[in-house]
Formats: sequence, C-alpha cells, structure tokens
Amino acid sequence: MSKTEKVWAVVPAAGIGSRMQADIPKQYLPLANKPVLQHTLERLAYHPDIEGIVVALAKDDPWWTTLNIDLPCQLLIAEGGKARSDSVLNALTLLAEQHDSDPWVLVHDAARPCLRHEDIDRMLQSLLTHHVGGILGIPVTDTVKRVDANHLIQETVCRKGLWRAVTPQMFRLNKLKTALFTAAKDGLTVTDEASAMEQAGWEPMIVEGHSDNIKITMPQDLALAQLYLQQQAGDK
Ligand SMILES: Nc1ccn([C@@H]2O[C@H](COP(=O)(O)OP(=O)(O)OP(=O)(O)O)[C@@H](O)[C@H]2O)c(=O)n1
Ligand SMILES: C[C@](O)(CO)[C@H](O)COP(=O)(O)O
Repeated sequence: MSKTEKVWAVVPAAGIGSRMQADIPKQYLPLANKPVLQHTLERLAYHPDIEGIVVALAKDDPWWTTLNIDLPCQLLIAEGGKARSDSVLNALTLLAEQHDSDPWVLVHDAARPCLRHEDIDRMLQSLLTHHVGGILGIPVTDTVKRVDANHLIQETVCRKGLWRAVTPQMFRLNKLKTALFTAAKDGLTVTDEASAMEQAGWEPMIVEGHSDNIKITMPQDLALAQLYLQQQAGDK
C-alpha cells in the first residue's frame, strides 16, 4: 500500500441480536458507558489508516440517531439486508458508487467492540501486499467434537490446522463485492466474507489475532467484553 492509500471499513450493524435475548439489538446495548456500536466505530475510526467507515443499519433503525457519534473519518450509512452477507454487500455497493478506485475494505462486526489497533496493524502489514487479502483468526486450542441433535458425541474433529475465523476480514472492494454477489446469486449461505472468496476460488490468508476480540452474541458475552475493555484500558 502506498503511504497515501487508506483502507475503508465496513461495519455490518443491522442484526436483531436474537441470541442475546435483550429488548434492543445488542449493538445498541450499553457497554462501559456507551453503546457497543459506538465502541466499535471509534476503535476503527481512530486507527490512522482507516479513511472512512460504511455502517450498514437496519431499515428504519430507530436507535442510530440516539447515538452521539462524532468520528474523525468519513462515515457512510448503508441499508442492512436480510442476512449479514446482504448487509455487507449493500455497504460495498454504496462504497463502489462513491469510489472509482478499488480500495482495500476491512469488514468488521459491530458486535466486536474489543478489536485492538495492534491487530489491525498486523493485518495491514501482512495483507496489503497479498494478492487476495485475508482475515483475523485464532488457533483452536480446545478439543473439538462433532455432536448430534441429542448432544451425543459423534466424532472428535482433528484440530490440527483448525482456526476460529473472526473479523476484520480484509479484501479489495471489487473482488469481495463480486464474490458476495455470486454467492448470493448461487443461493450459497456465507457466514463470513472469506467463505465467499473461497467459493470464488481464492485462498485468503489468516492472520493471528487476540482472543479478546470476541463477538458479543450470548447474554454472558457483555460482561466479558466489559472486562476486556477494562483490561485493554489498563494496558495503555
Ligand atoms: N442481517 C444482518 C445480520 C447481522 N448483521 C450484523 O452482523 C454482525 C454479526 O452477526 P451476529 O452476531 O449474528 O448478529 P445478529 O444477527 O444480530 O445476532 P443473532 O444471530 O443472535 O440474531 C452483527 O454486528 C450484526 O449486527 C447485519 O449487519 N445484518
Ligand atoms: C463473521 C463472523 O464473525 C466470523 O466468525 C461470524 O461468522 C458471524 O456469524 P454470525 O452468526 O453472523 O454472528
């Protein structure tokens, strides 16, 4: 990447957070005195190599305007879709309409507020010269079981080479937009950007990240995220 080239972030924030079992979507739940989404946007916006952010919000989202968002970068609002991948594709389409270049795009879940700048730095160092791009991941350290509907263990999955995919996931705008569009056209359900890129025949890289980059998904995750934010503040 040239000194002047910057990266755009895409933040899918249009989910309903059903597994969280809260009264409002989890990205708007309070965490250390501000909404989860605000933490995530600020983590990205205050990284020096992020030029702008496209956030995908649910149609008629009534909470966004209640946030006190003041970021040091450009901010575009896209309309979320039925699935996370639709929200990301809508955001990429909006960005492509406003950008005649083909910037690197870093897709990061709104529900992951504990992202460290050092992990973004490591991604940029490893991937900006890569011909495909890649994702942050964490090697699996537990024994992994495949289980049936009755919670009976069917097999122990060899964990050699197994990693947990997290976000950010970073690819060039046009490659990723094409891969997600094709996956949707072919009726393929993709739960992350790398899956669409793999389906398109690319081999993304994985870059090791910190395990505190959790996705707030279940009720107990909020307290854990608070602990991690406190720990990170103490590390500064
Ligand atoms: N149609 C959707 C679904 C999800 N997301 C976003 O994608 C991220 C990761 O998805 P997930 O954790 O599954 O969020 P939800 O879909 O809201 O959660 P749930 O599956 O429990 O309803 C979240 O920041 C969520 O807001 C989105 O932008 N558009
Ligand atoms: C993109 C992701 O966070 C990588 O682990 C995950 O696939 C999102 O899954 P979700 O079910 O949409 O939360």
